[in-house]
Amino acid sequence: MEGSSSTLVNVRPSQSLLQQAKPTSALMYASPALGRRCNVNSKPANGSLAVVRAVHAAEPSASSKKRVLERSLEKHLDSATEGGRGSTSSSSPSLSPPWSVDSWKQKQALQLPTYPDAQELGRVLKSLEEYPPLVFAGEARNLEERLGEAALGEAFLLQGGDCAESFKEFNAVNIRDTFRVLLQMGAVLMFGGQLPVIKVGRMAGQFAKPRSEDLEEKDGVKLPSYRGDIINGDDFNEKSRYPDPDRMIRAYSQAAASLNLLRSFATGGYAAMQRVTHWNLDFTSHSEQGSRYRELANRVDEALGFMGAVGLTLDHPLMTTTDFWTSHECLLLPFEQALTRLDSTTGRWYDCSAHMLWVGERTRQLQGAHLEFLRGVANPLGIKVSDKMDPAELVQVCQLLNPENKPGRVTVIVRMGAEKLRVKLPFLIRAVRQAGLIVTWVSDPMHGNTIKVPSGLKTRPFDAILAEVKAFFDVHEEEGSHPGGIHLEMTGQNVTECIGGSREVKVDDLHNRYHTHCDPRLNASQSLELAFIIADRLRKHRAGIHCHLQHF
Ligand SMILES: O=C[C@H](O)[C@H](O)COP(=O)(O)O
Ligand SMILES: C=C(OP(=O)(O)O)C(=O)O
Repeated sequence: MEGSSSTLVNVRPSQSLLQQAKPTSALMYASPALGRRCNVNSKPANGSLAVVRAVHAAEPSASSKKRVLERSLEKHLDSATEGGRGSTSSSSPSLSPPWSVDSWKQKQALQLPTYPDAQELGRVLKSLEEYPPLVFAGEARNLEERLGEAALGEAFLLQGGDCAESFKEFNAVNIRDTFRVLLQMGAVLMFGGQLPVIKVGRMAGQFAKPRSEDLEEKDGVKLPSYRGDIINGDDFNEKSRYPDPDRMIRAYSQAAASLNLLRSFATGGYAAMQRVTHWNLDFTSHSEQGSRYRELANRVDEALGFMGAVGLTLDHPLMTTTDFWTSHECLLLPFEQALTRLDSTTGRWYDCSAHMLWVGERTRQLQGAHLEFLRGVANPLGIKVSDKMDPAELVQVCQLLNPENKPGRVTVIVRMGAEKLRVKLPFLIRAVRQAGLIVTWVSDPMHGNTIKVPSGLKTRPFDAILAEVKAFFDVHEEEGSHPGGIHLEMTGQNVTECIGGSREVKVDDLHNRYHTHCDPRLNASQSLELAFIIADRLRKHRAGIHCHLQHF
């Protein structure tokens, strides 16, 4: 179901037009941390931390945590570079060719639309350059720090949300339900895995889609493929399929409104740990997953009651709020450039359209425009990796994006299906380790498991998804590396898009509630079921590590 994009949609907007889009008005701004933890040193200490430690189980005090991290980093590098290079990659930043917010225009950019009205495009980009950033650099730095912990097995990334956010399904209920199921999954993973969970939504900006085919054919009529609501419409008519730059303004506004609601949910009381029993979704509450969740939530609730009775305070921000970050594929480069700002605190450029950005499997060419753009922005970055990725090439991509070898800067998101993963992932892990590089390994068990049923609908079998997650954990255990997280296309809605699960969706059910705009998502019950399975595996993984350490 994949392919490389042909040149039909690859023509870049004219150079002169895009030159108008230089962010000369780059907004200088301070970078206050809106996440509740500025950095590990900003955590309040003493009694309140003791409460936190009881629930978050794996959170030592700030300075000792930092020391532990530094030590394990040194150890990691020592073993990685035995007889080899030092702790930083060979491509020092000073040797890299100069970067600018529009240097990507000198490279080949796959998967970009050709806008028919160049003037209109210029006008839209100019407006976007003057709009406020959607996120702050300090928040992105906090996320990078947390992802660095996941690289070392000290935290676990839960990244999930829609395949493609849409203008049509934009409403508070959808945002709340996806956020809520992520909260539930976070609680399950944290309680079962006894690890801090880093929650990152594929939300508030996941609008642009790379496609395998440039054209879609229906009843003998061929039209340009739908490429996400930020680019064109999914109605099958000529007008709708034209790329319309004004859609970028609408996507920006929708992302801003979604972020506003997500921030309110995260910090306004909705996500308070004391509400853990309230997060069950109505339609899952009578299912097996709903009951399992209720049981777990009651146990957390009891522990909170006990802690309160002991006299430990439960009104610390760590208990009453949650950190939540946003992410999307960095695909539509003119849009991403227009949202890129110079951070006055660090003098670095940040793409302020989201906290984390990833480069897709179809646009991660070493000499391509997407990597050129991403190497210059300081956000934490993801790289999607299929079985087509060569180990030496992965090393080069990581060195290009992370010449300083900063933990948390690069997350490698592996998506290749269980069988190929068992064969290929060990070589990728070894190559990265051999080169002395720090990356966070994450499993995307969705994109290597897409099939088409006879009706033409795309689906993903839950069993295949599980098999890939299992293979991911198995390989990391065999290689002695860390399974750092999971990346999912999922929703809080009761959709019927992926087949299987304990509340089984059958092939014949698919058409009942098939609402995705591109690829099939796990529904709330399937997402929760997967979280329980991963939590179990994390628990075993940690137990394995502890047994192993006891032998020394
Ligand atoms: O989400 C990923 C891709 O955009 C998607 O899988 C492409 O789907 P296609 O193969 O139908 O173009
Ligand atoms: C396009 C995506 O994935 P990939 O690049 O891995 O195909 C995606 O996650 O939306």
